[in-house]
Amino acid sequence: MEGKKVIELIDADIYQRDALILSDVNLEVNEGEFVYITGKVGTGKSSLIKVLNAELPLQKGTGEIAGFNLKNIKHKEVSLLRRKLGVVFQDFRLLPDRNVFQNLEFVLKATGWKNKTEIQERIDQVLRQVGMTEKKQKMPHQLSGGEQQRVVIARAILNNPPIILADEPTGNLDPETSSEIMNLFRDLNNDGKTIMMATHDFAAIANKPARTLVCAHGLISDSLKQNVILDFESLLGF
Ligand SMILES: Nc1ncnc2c1ncn2[C@@H]1O[C@H](COP(=O)(O)OP(=O)(O)OP(=O)(O)O)[C@@H](O)[C@H]1O
Repeated sequence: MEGKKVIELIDADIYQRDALILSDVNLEVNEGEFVYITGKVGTGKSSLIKVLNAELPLQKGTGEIAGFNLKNIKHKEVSLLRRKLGVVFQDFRLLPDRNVFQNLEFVLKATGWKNKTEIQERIDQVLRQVGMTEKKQKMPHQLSGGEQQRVVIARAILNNPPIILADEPTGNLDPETSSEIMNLFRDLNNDGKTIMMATHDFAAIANKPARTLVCAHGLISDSLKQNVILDFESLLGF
């Protein structure tokens, strides 16, 4: 599955407004890779994800994701790019006034799906994939955190994106639920999706070791390029 480059940053500086957060980021991710981004609080994990998602501008350096040039990306291209990216964040962000089905239907309609039967079939498919078929009619507040996160993952894969960006997807979950959610990401990765996941969940990393980027002191170390020793205790320290 691996081979084709789907994410590339060259000499990229990652900014939050005027503040330089990460310098000289050089990163290549191939199709089908699973990559963790870890590091202490405030070291830039989310900022990196946001640059890849074109939520933050790439101010210096060059970058490409899913065939889109991140430098000076136009508004119209951003919406096309977002169809190639499945995004899963910690704060679930389901629409609170719609049930599970309607949350998913909303996204499909917003991305151009019109045929009612096809919409229903696709929703059933993704809910089956995340084990939530029975909860189609539930409102978000009637679901546990883990169930909500499953729906968020279902929502992220509706349009079958090749790349999934996840920012602390297990951040609010207990260890067992977190492990179930990690298994879902593992399944998606086994299906060929490229996954980039920012996480503090060292138990999860230990369970499924994979390439790991560590953000620290304004720089990124890459376990692929150097022997990055994951010192979990030091990473946990604030
Ligand atoms: N909207 C913003 N405006 C200005 N600075 C910001 C903004 N968001 C984050 N920052 C700053 O950018 C730095 C990196 O934040 P970021 O959220 O990327 O870190 P993180 O490693 O993801 O942290 P956490 O583990 O808490 O999610 C922090 O110093 C933070 O204060």
